Amino acid sequence: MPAHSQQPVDTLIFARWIIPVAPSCTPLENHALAIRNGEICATLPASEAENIHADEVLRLNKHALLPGLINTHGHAAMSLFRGMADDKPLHTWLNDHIWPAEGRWVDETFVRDGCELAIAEMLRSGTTTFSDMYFFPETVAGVIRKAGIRAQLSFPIFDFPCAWGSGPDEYFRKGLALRDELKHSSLITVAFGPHAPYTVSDDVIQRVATLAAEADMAIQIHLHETQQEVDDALASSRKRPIKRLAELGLLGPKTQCVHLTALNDEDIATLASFGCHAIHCPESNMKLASGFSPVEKMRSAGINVALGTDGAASNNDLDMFSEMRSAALLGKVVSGDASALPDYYALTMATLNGAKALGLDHLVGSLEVGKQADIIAVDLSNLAQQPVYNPVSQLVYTNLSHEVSHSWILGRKVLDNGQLTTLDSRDIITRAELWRAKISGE
Ligand SMILES: CSC[C@H]1O[C@@H](n2cnc3c(O)ncnc32)[C@H](O)[C@@H]1O
Ligand SMILES: [Zn+2]
Repeated sequence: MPAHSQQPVDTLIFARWIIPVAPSCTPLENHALAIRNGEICATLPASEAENIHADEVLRLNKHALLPGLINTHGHAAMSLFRGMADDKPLHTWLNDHIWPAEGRWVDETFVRDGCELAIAEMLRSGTTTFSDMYFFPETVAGVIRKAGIRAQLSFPIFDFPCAWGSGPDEYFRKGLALRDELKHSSLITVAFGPHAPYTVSDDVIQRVATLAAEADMAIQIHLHETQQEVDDALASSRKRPIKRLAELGLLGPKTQCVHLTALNDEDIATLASFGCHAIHCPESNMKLASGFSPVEKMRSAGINVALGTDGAASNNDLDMFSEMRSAALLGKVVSGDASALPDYYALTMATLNGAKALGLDHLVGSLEVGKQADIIAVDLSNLAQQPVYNPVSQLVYTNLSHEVSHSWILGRKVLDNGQLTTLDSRDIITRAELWRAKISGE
């Protein structure tokens, strides 16, 4: 007798389709999924699940169940800068708008309010795990605990001072203290977040590499975001940034490289040989006109490619459904091949590949027995989704972020019939409007 029928379960969900992602994205039609103690304990045909005792039973007959989406790169608090500096290239955007605004406004209250706004938007649109790189990560951790979302916190490292600290020594001390404090957290991991090759000097990069190896921690870095970044590095040091980081020991199987446009074949071979993860942010890359990431070439070279939105100040949303669609469409344009980046691969990038990039694939990223119950339900019954030949196609190529009805993280329901259970949307909107008025000088 299977284990699930011997003891009652906490939650039993019947769904029209279950898309497990692993071992494949092939939909299981009219199946059920059972959750016990925060874990998936069974997926089975609906007819075999009717006798299972459960504290809560949901019948989602028009819905697809899939793993929660994993947003592997962003700056959550920057949601308060959404729409503040549009239609500018990266360097103008950062140097003339964002960095001055951060210098003026970013403190713990800004980070708390901005993060609540971002997390509410992410939960509402199907994200159950995100990676953040921003100031005051201990404040972000407090909001994460309140919301019940899963996250990686990449604490910021630059050569220069910022609102969070005076320079690298203080960033390392505070970041490692946060890591010690969160060592036993079931939802949060801490990683190093050296900002970019052009803001972190060689000796600091080497310290990151050494400390991360000693503590077995991940590293996330913006890398080869634009051709200008590569050209500037060649002009000043005659080395491409990827080559420089390889020589300084920063690249390895726990290194998450964000953006990766402006790559030549040697760059791709280097990233593959070190087992680095690529984090593709198609919408931010398009909006800042940063360039195209050669996703298909990286995938063919064996590089794990995950997806991220980047911050809402350069996207301008945190919607992983639209990011999947953009990745799939752009993948075809960049490779000149309509069969490139098919729907199942875009969904895998947004789920299992994200979990692999963050070192969480033993816990989440697919609906497999024994994994933690990070699950979303999406209603496919509306007009713009008809008719449904293949639910995976609908999930990637039609916009479904507003149809996410339920979301569970570690078995806890954080979205119930479209309503957030842990955060107060109205209060979050009120505080965002107060920040807008303050920043606008009203
Ligand atoms: C280390 S804290 C994060 C830092 O990064 C800035 N930022 C946001 N988006 C980007 C991007 O696309 N490229 C480079 N830097 C970016 C953010 O404003 C913070 O200062
Ligand atoms: Zn970024």
